[in-house]
Amino acid sequence: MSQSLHIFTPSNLTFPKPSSNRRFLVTTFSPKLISIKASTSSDPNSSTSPQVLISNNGTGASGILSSTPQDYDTPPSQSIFSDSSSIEVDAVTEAELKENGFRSTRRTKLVCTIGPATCEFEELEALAVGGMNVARINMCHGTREWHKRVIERVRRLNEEKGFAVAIMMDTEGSEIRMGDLGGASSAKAEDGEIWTFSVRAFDSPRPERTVNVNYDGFAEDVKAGDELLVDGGMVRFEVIEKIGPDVKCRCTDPGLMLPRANLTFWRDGSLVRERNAMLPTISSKDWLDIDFGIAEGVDFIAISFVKSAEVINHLKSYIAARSRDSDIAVIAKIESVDSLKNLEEIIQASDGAMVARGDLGAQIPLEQVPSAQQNIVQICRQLNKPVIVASQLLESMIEYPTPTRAEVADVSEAVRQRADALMLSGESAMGQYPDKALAVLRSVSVRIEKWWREEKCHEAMELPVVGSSFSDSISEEICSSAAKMGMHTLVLVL
Ligand SMILES: Nc1ncnc2c1ncn2[C@@H]1O[C@H](COP(=O)(O)OP(=O)(O)O)[C@@H](O)[C@H]1O
Ligand SMILES: C=C(OP(=O)(O)O)C(=O)O
Ligand SMILES: [K+]
Ligand SMILES: [Mg+2]
Repeated sequence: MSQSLHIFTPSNLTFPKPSSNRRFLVTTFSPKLISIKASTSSDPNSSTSPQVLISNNGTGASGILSSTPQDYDTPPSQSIFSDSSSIEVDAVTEAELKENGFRSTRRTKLVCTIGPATCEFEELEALAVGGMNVARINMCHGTREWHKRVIERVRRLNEEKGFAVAIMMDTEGSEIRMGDLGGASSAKAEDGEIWTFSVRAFDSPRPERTVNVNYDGFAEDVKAGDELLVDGGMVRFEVIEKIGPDVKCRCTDPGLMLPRANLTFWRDGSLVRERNAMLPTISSKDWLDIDFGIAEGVDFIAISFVKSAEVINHLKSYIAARSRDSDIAVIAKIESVDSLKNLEEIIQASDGAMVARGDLGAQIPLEQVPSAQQNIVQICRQLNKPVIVASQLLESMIEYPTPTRAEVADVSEAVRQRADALMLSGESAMGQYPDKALAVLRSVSVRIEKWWREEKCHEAMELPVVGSSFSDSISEEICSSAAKMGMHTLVLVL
């Protein structure tokens, strides 16, 4: 009866487990659920119900849970089983479920950035209920005390309610950024307005149309005529003149600027990055944050703007020296031109990678981002490293309760590429519909995985060539044929 379980066979690549048993998924199931029953729905379209995308996930068994019978990745407090659609399973399956939980049915892990919209205990619980596997804290924002409270709440959730949410700390990095807008949540720049970008510290309140820049050499480095991009082009300015530490710019593409947004400048159509190349990947503030992360026992440290494998090796030795029994995984964020140049060696040195499309899209032309993503995911697949696809997956859901069709297609494509994890940023950190955004990631992941399993599993997987000698190659061919036979058998069984 195993086929009725629809248990998805994960790829050979698994996302690293949370570091301690108490955060491991095996602890997340209440004994009564392991009694054991499973949905038998065989309707291939059952998870395509439109309800999936508009359901009120995280608030009870009625929403997404009832409309996605295949998604067994459900927290202990909620039963997804109804007697009319359940069967007994065999002892082997029962043992596997006890050991691994239902996670094997959703291989795509979900990462949520925690911010003001999701930092309270109940909000974090709603995300855990909705399928959050990893809570990401971004050290660009908030104080260490703020992040410490979030970590404590996630731990409490795991301990008291039996979830298995891991924690990822993401470093700020030393790229050029705007200041914090003097406490304002955003600043609107209109077409043609003249704004001043300055390294001077301003008294509060911030003078009108003025933005602080965190990098002392800013005024020296830019030139009149340069194009200044806020947040990878969400707002654009043209530099018109420099007056001492102040740079006067005219807004050419209006938009909303968020606190601490990233700044890049372009000259004659090329990114000016000489100075960025000289900035350390891990700043002195980042090292303090890393010490904080080690002390807090986070599960992952994601390093922003990695340029080479060296920094990853250095950090890994640092972590090993600081905490000998720690198994903190180091994730390399691929978000700069330099990281693309040294991709394979960076990924090889890391425990995983993140396709950080936000900043990547500010450093390479936007139309190159999809192929860069495909390439990074493929290299990770081949090097057997987990990979997270991040940024703007459901950007419109910061404001609206339903995603655009294009966003759903983007999420689907990342799952189809076999990304190990998808990440929410602003959608969960400061959006209006964090739970709904997570529900969309979850339902789309489950649906595409199912489609892949049922329709595409006969497609040959590209396996890396590892054998160097003739006899190795023979063994490799035999293994490869065995894998193909296995896949064909699977097709017949399904
Ligand atoms: N800890 C936090 N405190 C306040 N705001 C946050 C926090 N984390 C994230 N945010 C908000 O959510 C937005 C999206 O988060 P993220 O993508 O991680 O940052 P960024 O936009 O700097 O890359 C941020 O721009 C910020 O407005
Ligand atoms: C995930 C990213 O990094 P951050 O949000 O820290 O800028 C990104 O740039 O896409
Ligand atoms: K960051
Ligand atoms: Mg970034």
